[in-house]
Amino acid sequence: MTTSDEYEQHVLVTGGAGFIGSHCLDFLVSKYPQYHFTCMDSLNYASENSKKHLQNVLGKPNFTFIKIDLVTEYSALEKFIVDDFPNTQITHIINFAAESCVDRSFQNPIFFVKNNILCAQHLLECSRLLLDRYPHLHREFTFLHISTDEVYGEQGVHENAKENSALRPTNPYAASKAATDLIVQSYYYSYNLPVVMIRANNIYGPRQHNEKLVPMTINKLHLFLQQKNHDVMLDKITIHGDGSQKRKYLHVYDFLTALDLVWKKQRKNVSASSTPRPAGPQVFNVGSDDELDNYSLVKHICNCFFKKKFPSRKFDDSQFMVFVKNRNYNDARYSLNYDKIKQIGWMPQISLDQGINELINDTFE
Ligand SMILES: NC(=O)c1ccc[n+]([C@@H]2O[C@H](COP(=O)([O-])OP(=O)(O)OC[C@H]3O[C@@H](n4cnc5c(N)ncnc54)[C@H](O)[C@@H]3O)[C@@H](O)[C@H]2O)c1
Ligand SMILES: O=c1ccn([C@@H]2O[C@H](COP(=O)(O)OP(=O)(O)O[C@H]3O[C@H](CO)[C@@H](O)[C@H](O)[C@H]3O)[C@@H](O)[C@H]2O)c(=O)[nH]1
Repeated sequence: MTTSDEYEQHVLVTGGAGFIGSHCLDFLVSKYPQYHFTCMDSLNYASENSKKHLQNVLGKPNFTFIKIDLVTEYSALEKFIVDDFPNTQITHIINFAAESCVDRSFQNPIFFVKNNILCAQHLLECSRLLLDRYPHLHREFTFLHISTDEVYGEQGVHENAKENSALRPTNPYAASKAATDLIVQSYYYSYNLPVVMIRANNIYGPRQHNEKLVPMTINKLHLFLQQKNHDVMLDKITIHGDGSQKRKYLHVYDFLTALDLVWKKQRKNVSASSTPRPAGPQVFNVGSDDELDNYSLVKHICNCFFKKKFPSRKFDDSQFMVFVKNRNYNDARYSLNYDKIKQIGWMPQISLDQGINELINDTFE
Protein backbone atom coordinates (compact mmCIF):
# COMPACT_ATOMS: atom_id res chain seq x y z
CA MET A 1 0.00 0.00 0.00
CA THR A 2 1.25 3.45 -0.91
CA THR A 3 1.61 5.79 2.06
CA SER A 4 3.09 8.70 0.20
CA ASP A 5 1.79 11.66 -1.75
CA GLU A 6 3.45 10.46 -4.93
CA TYR A 7 0.06 9.94 -6.60
CA GLU A 8 -2.41 12.69 -7.55
CA GLN A 9 -5.49 10.63 -6.74
CA HIS A 10 -6.31 7.33 -5.02
CA VAL A 11 -9.08 5.23 -6.51
CA LEU A 12 -10.87 2.19 -5.08
CA VAL A 13 -12.31 -0.23 -7.68
CA THR A 14 -14.54 -2.90 -6.11
CA GLY A 15 -15.41 -6.14 -7.92
CA GLY A 16 -12.31 -5.41 -9.99
CA ALA A 17 -11.28 -9.04 -10.38
CA GLY A 18 -14.47 -9.90 -12.29
CA PHE A 19 -15.15 -9.62 -16.01
CA ILE A 20 -15.79 -5.88 -16.53
CA GLY A 21 -13.90 -4.68 -13.44
CA SER A 22 -10.65 -6.33 -14.54
CA HIS A 23 -10.86 -4.72 -18.00
CA CYS A 24 -11.59 -1.43 -16.28
CA LEU A 25 -8.43 -1.78 -14.20
CA ASP A 26 -6.33 -2.68 -17.27
CA PHE A 27 -7.62 0.48 -18.90
CA LEU A 28 -7.41 2.95 -16.00
CA VAL A 29 -4.15 1.74 -14.43
CA SER A 30 -2.28 2.30 -17.69
CA LYS A 31 -4.19 5.43 -18.74
CA TYR A 32 -3.66 7.19 -15.39
CA PRO A 33 -0.15 6.30 -14.13
CA GLN A 34 -0.35 9.39 -11.89
CA TYR A 35 -3.31 7.81 -9.99
CA HIS A 36 -3.10 4.86 -7.61
CA PHE A 37 -5.71 2.08 -7.92
CA THR A 38 -6.72 -0.37 -5.20
CA CYS A 39 -8.87 -3.32 -6.25
CA MET A 40 -11.06 -4.98 -3.62
CA ASP A 41 -12.75 -8.27 -4.46
CA SER A 42 -13.94 -11.32 -2.54
CA LEU A 43 -12.95 -13.54 -5.51
CA ASN A 44 -16.20 -15.46 -5.95
CA TYR A 45 -16.67 -18.17 -8.62
CA ALA A 46 -16.76 -15.49 -11.39
CA SER A 47 -13.26 -14.27 -10.55
CA GLU A 48 -11.68 -17.61 -9.64
CA ASN A 49 -9.25 -16.85 -12.49
CA SER A 50 -8.34 -13.57 -10.80
CA LYS A 51 -4.61 -14.06 -11.30
CA LYS A 52 -5.26 -14.31 -15.04
CA HIS A 53 -7.81 -11.49 -15.05
CA LEU A 54 -5.44 -9.18 -13.17
CA GLN A 55 -2.17 -10.30 -14.78
CA ASN A 56 -1.71 -6.99 -16.65
CA VAL A 57 -1.92 -4.89 -13.48
CA LEU A 58 -0.49 -7.09 -10.71
CA GLY A 59 3.04 -5.82 -10.08
CA LYS A 60 2.40 -2.33 -11.49
CA PRO A 61 3.55 0.33 -8.98
CA ASN A 62 0.20 2.15 -9.08
CA PHE A 63 -1.86 -0.98 -8.34
CA THR A 64 -2.73 -2.88 -5.15
CA PHE A 65 -5.06 -5.85 -4.68
CA ILE A 66 -6.95 -6.59 -1.47
CA LYS A 67 -9.09 -9.70 -1.02
CA ILE A 68 -12.09 -8.74 1.08
CA ASP A 69 -15.79 -9.47 1.24
CA LEU A 70 -17.46 -6.06 1.26
CA VAL A 71 -20.54 -7.47 2.98
CA THR A 72 -19.14 -9.63 5.77
CA GLU A 73 -15.99 -7.59 6.47
CA TYR A 74 -17.48 -4.15 6.99
CA SER A 75 -15.18 -3.16 9.89
CA ALA A 76 -12.07 -3.76 7.80
CA LEU A 77 -13.60 -1.73 4.97
CA GLU A 78 -14.46 1.18 7.25
CA LYS A 79 -10.99 1.10 8.77
CA PHE A 80 -9.42 1.19 5.31
CA ILE A 81 -11.55 4.01 3.88
CA VAL A 82 -12.20 6.17 6.95
CA ASP A 83 -9.70 5.53 9.76
CA ASP A 84 -6.70 4.93 7.52
CA PHE A 85 -7.52 7.83 5.20
CA PRO A 86 -4.27 9.66 6.00
CA ASN A 87 -2.45 6.69 4.41
CA THR A 88 -4.91 5.31 1.89
CA GLN A 89 -6.29 8.67 0.68
CA ILE A 90 -9.16 7.13 -1.29
CA THR A 91 -11.21 9.93 -2.84
CA HIS A 92 -12.82 7.99 -5.72
CA ILE A 93 -14.84 4.77 -5.58
CA ILE A 94 -15.96 2.78 -8.63
CA ASN A 95 -18.31 -0.01 -7.57
CA PHE A 96 -18.65 -3.09 -9.79
CA ALA A 97 -19.02 -5.59 -6.92
CA ALA A 98 -22.15 -7.70 -7.26
CA GLU A 99 -23.41 -11.17 -7.96
CA SER A 100 -24.11 -10.73 -11.67
CA CYS A 101 -25.91 -13.87 -12.92
CA VAL A 102 -29.69 -13.71 -13.37
CA ASP A 103 -30.04 -17.54 -13.54
CA ARG A 104 -28.31 -17.99 -10.18
CA SER A 105 -30.43 -15.25 -8.61
CA PHE A 106 -33.63 -17.33 -9.07
CA GLN A 107 -32.07 -20.08 -6.90
CA ASN A 108 -30.68 -17.77 -4.23
CA PRO A 109 -32.69 -14.53 -4.10
CA ILE A 110 -31.96 -13.60 -0.48
CA PHE A 111 -28.23 -13.95 -0.94
CA PHE A 112 -28.35 -11.80 -4.10
CA VAL A 113 -30.36 -9.05 -2.45
CA LYS A 114 -28.17 -8.99 0.66
CA ASN A 115 -24.92 -9.17 -1.24
CA ASN A 116 -25.62 -6.65 -3.96
CA ILE A 117 -27.31 -4.06 -1.78
CA LEU A 118 -24.82 -4.29 1.08
CA CYS A 119 -21.75 -4.19 -1.19
CA ALA A 120 -22.92 -0.77 -2.33
CA GLN A 121 -24.38 0.46 0.94
CA HIS A 122 -21.27 -0.40 2.96
CA LEU A 123 -19.24 1.64 0.48
CA LEU A 124 -21.75 4.50 0.65
CA GLU A 125 -21.71 4.43 4.42
CA CYS A 126 -17.91 4.59 4.54
CA SER A 127 -18.04 7.48 2.05
CA ARG A 128 -20.55 9.32 4.24
CA LEU A 129 -18.38 8.85 7.35
CA LEU A 130 -15.29 9.93 5.42
CA LEU A 131 -16.90 13.16 4.20
CA ASP A 132 -18.25 13.84 7.70
CA ARG A 133 -14.74 13.60 9.07
CA TYR A 134 -13.05 15.48 6.20
CA PRO A 135 -15.67 17.93 4.79
CA HIS A 136 -13.13 19.54 2.43
CA LEU A 137 -13.18 16.28 0.42
CA HIS A 138 -16.61 17.27 -0.95
CA ARG A 139 -14.69 19.16 -3.64
CA GLU A 140 -12.84 16.02 -4.75
CA PHE A 141 -14.73 12.85 -3.81
CA THR A 142 -16.65 10.84 -6.46
CA PHE A 143 -18.73 7.66 -6.19
CA LEU A 144 -19.43 5.86 -9.48
CA HIS A 145 -21.89 2.98 -9.24
CA ILE A 146 -22.29 0.43 -12.04
CA SER A 147 -25.92 -0.52 -12.63
CA THR A 148 -27.79 -2.25 -15.42
CA ASP A 149 -30.57 -1.88 -18.01
CA GLU A 150 -32.40 -4.67 -16.13
CA VAL A 151 -33.55 -2.17 -13.49
CA TYR A 152 -36.05 -0.71 -16.01
CA GLY A 153 -37.58 -4.13 -16.72
CA GLU A 154 -38.55 -5.24 -20.21
CA GLN A 155 -39.28 -2.79 -23.03
CA GLY A 156 -41.90 -3.09 -25.77
CA VAL A 157 -40.92 -3.29 -29.45
CA HIS A 158 -40.42 0.44 -30.03
CA GLU A 159 -39.72 1.47 -26.43
CA ASN A 160 -36.38 2.68 -25.06
CA ALA A 161 -35.89 3.31 -21.34
CA LYS A 162 -34.66 6.79 -20.43
CA GLU A 163 -32.64 7.66 -17.34
CA ASN A 164 -35.79 8.93 -15.62
CA SER A 165 -38.01 5.98 -16.61
CA ALA A 166 -39.64 4.00 -13.81
CA LEU A 167 -37.68 1.11 -12.29
CA ARG A 168 -39.62 -2.14 -12.92
CA PRO A 169 -37.28 -5.08 -12.27
CA THR A 170 -38.68 -8.59 -12.77
CA ASN A 171 -36.03 -10.98 -11.38
CA PRO A 172 -34.16 -11.10 -8.05
CA TYR A 173 -30.86 -9.93 -9.55
CA ALA A 174 -32.50 -6.97 -11.30
CA ALA A 175 -34.48 -6.13 -8.15
CA SER A 176 -31.28 -6.15 -6.09
CA LYS A 177 -29.71 -3.73 -8.59
CA ALA A 178 -32.80 -1.47 -8.67
CA ALA A 179 -32.98 -1.37 -4.87
CA THR A 180 -29.29 -0.50 -4.80
CA ASP A 181 -29.83 2.35 -7.27
CA LEU A 182 -32.49 3.80 -4.98
CA ILE A 183 -30.18 3.54 -1.98
CA VAL A 184 -27.39 5.24 -3.95
CA GLN A 185 -29.91 7.98 -4.84
CA SER A 186 -30.90 8.38 -1.17
CA TYR A 187 -27.27 9.09 -0.21
CA TYR A 188 -27.23 11.88 -2.77
CA TYR A 189 -30.32 13.55 -1.27
CA SER A 190 -29.68 12.77 2.40
CA TYR A 191 -25.94 13.30 2.61
CA ASN A 192 -25.07 15.31 -0.49
CA LEU A 193 -22.82 12.46 -1.63
CA PRO A 194 -21.63 13.15 -5.21
CA VAL A 195 -22.86 9.90 -6.76
CA VAL A 196 -23.17 8.99 -10.42
CA MET A 197 -24.67 5.80 -11.88
CA ILE A 198 -24.19 4.03 -15.19
CA ARG A 199 -26.89 1.67 -16.49
CA ALA A 200 -25.60 -0.48 -19.34
CA ASN A 201 -26.93 -3.00 -21.86
CA ASN A 202 -25.53 -6.57 -22.01
CA ILE A 203 -21.75 -6.30 -22.03
CA TYR A 204 -19.64 -9.04 -23.66
CA GLY A 205 -15.95 -9.59 -24.30
CA PRO A 206 -12.91 -11.60 -23.19
CA ARG A 207 -12.92 -13.03 -19.61
CA GLN A 208 -16.72 -13.17 -19.27
CA HIS A 209 -17.82 -16.23 -17.29
CA ASN A 210 -18.98 -19.24 -19.33
CA GLU A 211 -22.43 -19.20 -17.71
CA LYS A 212 -23.40 -16.16 -19.87
CA LEU A 213 -24.86 -16.70 -23.37
CA VAL A 214 -21.97 -15.47 -25.56
CA PRO A 215 -19.06 -17.26 -23.81
CA MET A 216 -21.21 -20.35 -23.15
CA THR A 217 -21.85 -20.68 -26.88
CA ILE A 218 -18.20 -20.23 -27.89
CA ASN A 219 -17.02 -22.60 -25.14
CA LYS A 220 -19.40 -25.36 -26.24
CA LEU A 221 -18.28 -25.00 -29.85
CA HIS A 222 -14.69 -25.50 -28.68
CA LEU A 223 -15.71 -28.60 -26.72
CA PHE A 224 -17.33 -29.89 -29.90
CA LEU A 225 -14.04 -29.41 -31.79
CA GLN A 226 -12.29 -31.49 -29.14
CA GLN A 227 -14.69 -34.41 -29.67
CA LYS A 228 -13.27 -37.35 -31.65
CA ASN A 229 -16.40 -37.63 -33.73
CA HIS A 230 -18.03 -34.51 -35.18
CA ASP A 231 -21.35 -36.07 -36.20
CA VAL A 232 -23.23 -35.18 -33.02
CA MET A 233 -22.52 -32.41 -30.51
CA LEU A 234 -22.39 -34.06 -27.07
CA ASP A 235 -22.87 -30.95 -24.92
CA LYS A 236 -25.31 -28.76 -26.84
CA ILE A 237 -25.78 -25.00 -26.59
CA THR A 238 -28.74 -24.42 -24.29
CA ILE A 239 -31.43 -21.97 -25.39
CA HIS A 240 -33.89 -20.90 -22.73
CA GLY A 241 -37.53 -21.18 -23.84
CA ASP A 242 -38.00 -20.45 -27.53
CA GLY A 243 -34.94 -18.16 -27.82
CA SER A 244 -37.06 -15.16 -28.80
CA GLN A 245 -35.89 -12.80 -26.04
CA LYS A 246 -33.94 -9.84 -27.34
CA ARG A 247 -30.88 -8.16 -25.91
CA LYS A 248 -28.64 -5.32 -27.06
CA TYR A 249 -24.93 -6.10 -26.91
CA LEU A 250 -22.13 -3.72 -26.04
CA HIS A 251 -18.44 -4.60 -26.26
CA VAL A 252 -16.60 -4.22 -22.95
CA TYR A 253 -14.06 -1.80 -24.52
CA ASP A 254 -16.88 0.50 -25.62
CA PHE A 255 -18.28 0.35 -22.11
CA LEU A 256 -14.92 1.48 -20.72
CA THR A 257 -14.71 4.58 -22.90
CA ALA A 258 -18.18 5.51 -21.64
CA LEU A 259 -17.15 4.93 -18.03
CA ASP A 260 -14.01 7.02 -18.46
CA LEU A 261 -16.02 9.90 -19.93
CA VAL A 262 -18.67 9.84 -17.20
CA TRP A 263 -16.02 9.60 -14.47
CA LYS A 264 -14.02 12.48 -15.96
CA LYS A 265 -17.16 14.63 -16.13
CA GLN A 266 -18.01 13.85 -12.51
CA ARG A 267 -14.47 14.69 -11.33
CA LYS A 268 -14.73 18.00 -13.15
CA ASN A 269 -18.19 18.75 -11.72
CA VAL A 270 -17.24 18.18 -8.09
CA SER A 271 -14.08 20.25 -8.33
CA ALA A 272 -15.74 23.22 -10.09
CA SER A 273 -17.09 25.26 -7.20
CA SER A 274 -19.32 27.30 -9.53
CA THR A 275 -21.12 24.22 -10.98
CA PRO A 276 -24.69 24.24 -9.67
CA ARG A 277 -25.76 21.07 -7.86
CA PRO A 278 -27.76 18.93 -10.32
CA ALA A 279 -31.45 18.44 -9.51
CA GLY A 280 -30.90 14.75 -8.81
CA PRO A 281 -28.14 12.17 -8.82
CA GLN A 282 -26.55 11.82 -12.24
CA VAL A 283 -27.50 8.68 -14.22
CA PHE A 284 -26.17 7.74 -17.65
CA ASN A 285 -27.59 4.97 -19.82
CA VAL A 286 -24.82 3.32 -21.84
CA GLY A 287 -26.43 1.53 -24.75
CA SER A 288 -25.93 -0.11 -28.08
CA ASP A 289 -28.04 -0.58 -31.21
CA ASP A 290 -26.83 -4.15 -31.89
CA GLU A 291 -30.01 -6.01 -31.06
CA LEU A 292 -30.54 -9.75 -31.52
CA ASP A 293 -32.81 -12.44 -30.12
CA ASN A 294 -31.02 -15.26 -28.31
CA TYR A 295 -31.61 -17.85 -31.04
CA SER A 296 -30.27 -15.56 -33.79
CA LEU A 297 -27.25 -14.63 -31.69
CA VAL A 298 -26.31 -18.28 -31.11
CA LYS A 299 -26.84 -19.02 -34.82
CA HIS A 300 -24.63 -16.06 -35.74
CA ILE A 301 -21.85 -17.20 -33.39
CA CYS A 302 -22.04 -20.75 -34.80
CA ASN A 303 -21.76 -19.42 -38.35
CA CYS A 304 -18.76 -17.20 -37.53
CA PHE A 305 -17.08 -20.05 -35.66
CA PHE A 306 -17.48 -22.64 -38.41
CA LYS A 307 -16.55 -20.18 -41.15
CA LYS A 308 -13.23 -19.77 -39.37
CA LYS A 309 -12.61 -23.44 -38.57
CA PHE A 310 -14.19 -25.34 -41.50
CA PRO A 311 -14.65 -22.75 -44.30
CA SER A 312 -15.67 -25.32 -46.91
CA ARG A 313 -17.91 -27.55 -44.79
CA LYS A 314 -21.67 -26.93 -44.35
CA PHE A 315 -23.16 -27.40 -40.87
CA ASP A 316 -26.78 -27.37 -39.83
CA ASP A 317 -26.83 -24.92 -36.87
CA SER A 318 -29.86 -26.56 -35.30
CA GLN A 319 -27.88 -29.72 -34.46
CA PHE A 320 -25.82 -27.65 -31.97
CA MET A 321 -28.70 -26.24 -29.96
CA VAL A 322 -31.15 -27.62 -27.45
CA PHE A 323 -34.20 -25.72 -26.22
CA VAL A 324 -34.46 -26.01 -22.42
CA LYS A 325 -36.84 -24.77 -19.71
CA ASN A 326 -37.13 -21.01 -19.75
CA ARG A 327 -36.21 -18.75 -16.83
CA ASN A 328 -38.98 -18.21 -14.23
CA TYR A 329 -39.39 -14.87 -15.97
CA ASN A 330 -37.32 -13.83 -18.97
CA ASP A 331 -37.58 -10.17 -19.94
CA ALA A 332 -38.61 -10.04 -23.60
CA ARG A 333 -36.37 -7.13 -24.51
CA TYR A 334 -34.02 -4.54 -23.02
CA SER A 335 -33.48 -1.29 -24.81
CA LEU A 336 -31.98 1.98 -23.64
CA ASN A 337 -32.27 5.51 -24.85
CA TYR A 338 -28.68 6.70 -24.52
CA ASP A 339 -28.97 10.20 -26.01
CA LYS A 340 -27.64 11.74 -22.79
CA ILE A 341 -24.20 10.15 -23.08
CA LYS A 342 -24.18 10.71 -26.86
CA GLN A 343 -24.58 14.41 -26.11
CA ILE A 344 -21.33 14.43 -24.19
CA GLY A 345 -19.50 12.78 -27.07
CA TRP A 346 -19.72 8.99 -26.65
CA MET A 347 -20.75 6.41 -29.26
CA PRO A 348 -20.04 2.67 -29.33
CA GLN A 349 -17.31 1.84 -31.90
CA ILE A 350 -17.21 -1.97 -32.01
CA SER A 351 -20.01 -3.72 -33.91
CA LEU A 352 -21.34 -7.00 -32.56
CA ASP A 353 -20.11 -8.76 -35.70
CA GLN A 354 -16.56 -7.44 -35.19
CA GLY A 355 -16.63 -8.15 -31.44
CA ILE A 356 -17.84 -11.73 -31.88
CA ASN A 357 -15.29 -12.50 -34.61
CA GLU A 358 -12.45 -11.10 -32.47
CA LEU A 359 -13.63 -13.12 -29.50
CA ILE A 360 -13.68 -16.29 -31.59
CA ASN A 361 -10.21 -15.53 -33.03
CA ASP A 362 -8.84 -14.94 -29.49
CA THR A 363 -10.06 -18.35 -28.38
CA PHE A 364 -8.05 -20.00 -31.18
CA GLU A 365 -4.78 -18.34 -30.08
N1 LIG B 1 -21.96 -8.14 -17.65
C1 LIG B 1 -22.95 -7.35 -18.02
O1 LIG B 1 -23.53 -7.53 -19.08
C2 LIG B 1 -23.35 -6.17 -17.16
C3 LIG B 1 -24.19 -5.19 -17.72
C4 LIG B 1 -24.57 -4.10 -16.94
C5 LIG B 1 -24.13 -4.01 -15.63
N2 LIG B 1 -23.33 -4.98 -15.10
C6 LIG B 1 -22.87 -4.80 -13.71
O2 LIG B 1 -21.45 -4.66 -13.75
C7 LIG B 1 -20.88 -5.20 -12.56
C8 LIG B 1 -19.79 -6.22 -12.94
O3 LIG B 1 -20.38 -7.24 -13.74
P1 LIG B 1 -19.50 -8.44 -14.33
O4 LIG B 1 -20.22 -8.97 -15.49
O5 LIG B 1 -18.09 -8.03 -14.42
O6 LIG B 1 -19.67 -9.48 -13.12
P2 LIG B 1 -18.67 -10.57 -12.52
O7 LIG B 1 -19.57 -11.54 -11.82
O8 LIG B 1 -17.72 -11.07 -13.54
O9 LIG B 1 -17.82 -9.73 -11.45
C9 LIG B 1 -18.35 -9.29 -10.23
C10 LIG B 1 -17.21 -9.26 -9.21
O10 LIG B 1 -17.76 -8.77 -7.97
C11 LIG B 1 -17.15 -9.50 -6.92
N3 LIG B 1 -18.01 -9.50 -5.73
C12 LIG B 1 -19.29 -9.95 -5.63
N4 LIG B 1 -19.72 -9.84 -4.36
C13 LIG B 1 -18.69 -9.31 -3.65
C14 LIG B 1 -18.52 -8.99 -2.28
N5 LIG B 1 -19.47 -9.23 -1.37
N6 LIG B 1 -17.34 -8.43 -1.88
C15 LIG B 1 -16.34 -8.21 -2.80
N7 LIG B 1 -16.45 -8.52 -4.10
C16 LIG B 1 -17.61 -9.07 -4.52
C17 LIG B 1 -16.98 -10.90 -7.47
O11 LIG B 1 -16.01 -11.66 -6.74
C18 LIG B 1 -16.60 -10.65 -8.91
O12 LIG B 1 -15.20 -10.62 -9.07
C19 LIG B 1 -22.02 -5.80 -11.75
O13 LIG B 1 -22.40 -4.85 -10.78
C20 LIG B 1 -23.13 -5.98 -12.78
O14 LIG B 1 -24.40 -5.87 -12.16
C21 LIG B 1 -22.94 -6.06 -15.84
O1 LIG C 1 -27.49 -20.94 -21.35
C1 LIG C 1 -28.14 -19.89 -21.59
C2 LIG C 1 -27.86 -18.67 -20.94
C3 LIG C 1 -28.65 -17.57 -21.25
N1 LIG C 1 -29.66 -17.66 -22.14
C4 LIG C 1 -30.51 -16.48 -22.43
O2 LIG C 1 -29.67 -15.50 -23.01
C5 LIG C 1 -30.09 -14.19 -22.62
C6 LIG C 1 -28.87 -13.50 -22.00
O3 LIG C 1 -28.53 -14.19 -20.81
P1 LIG C 1 -27.17 -13.92 -20.02
O4 LIG C 1 -26.01 -14.03 -20.96
O5 LIG C 1 -27.18 -14.75 -18.77
O6 LIG C 1 -27.30 -12.36 -19.68
P2 LIG C 1 -28.49 -11.57 -18.96
O7 LIG C 1 -29.34 -12.44 -18.15
O8 LIG C 1 -29.17 -10.74 -20.01
O9 LIG C 1 -27.68 -10.63 -17.97
C7 LIG C 1 -26.45 -9.97 -18.39
O10 LIG C 1 -26.75 -8.69 -18.86
C8 LIG C 1 -27.33 -7.81 -17.89
C9 LIG C 1 -27.59 -6.50 -18.61
O11 LIG C 1 -28.70 -6.66 -19.43
C10 LIG C 1 -26.38 -7.65 -16.69
O12 LIG C 1 -26.99 -6.82 -15.74
C11 LIG C 1 -26.09 -9.04 -16.09
O13 LIG C 1 -25.14 -8.91 -15.02
C12 LIG C 1 -25.50 -9.91 -17.19
O14 LIG C 1 -25.28 -11.23 -16.71
C13 LIG C 1 -31.23 -14.38 -21.62
O15 LIG C 1 -32.47 -14.15 -22.26
C14 LIG C 1 -31.13 -15.83 -21.20
O16 LIG C 1 -32.38 -16.41 -20.86
C15 LIG C 1 -29.91 -18.85 -22.81
O17 LIG C 1 -30.81 -18.94 -23.65
N2 LIG C 1 -29.13 -19.93 -22.52
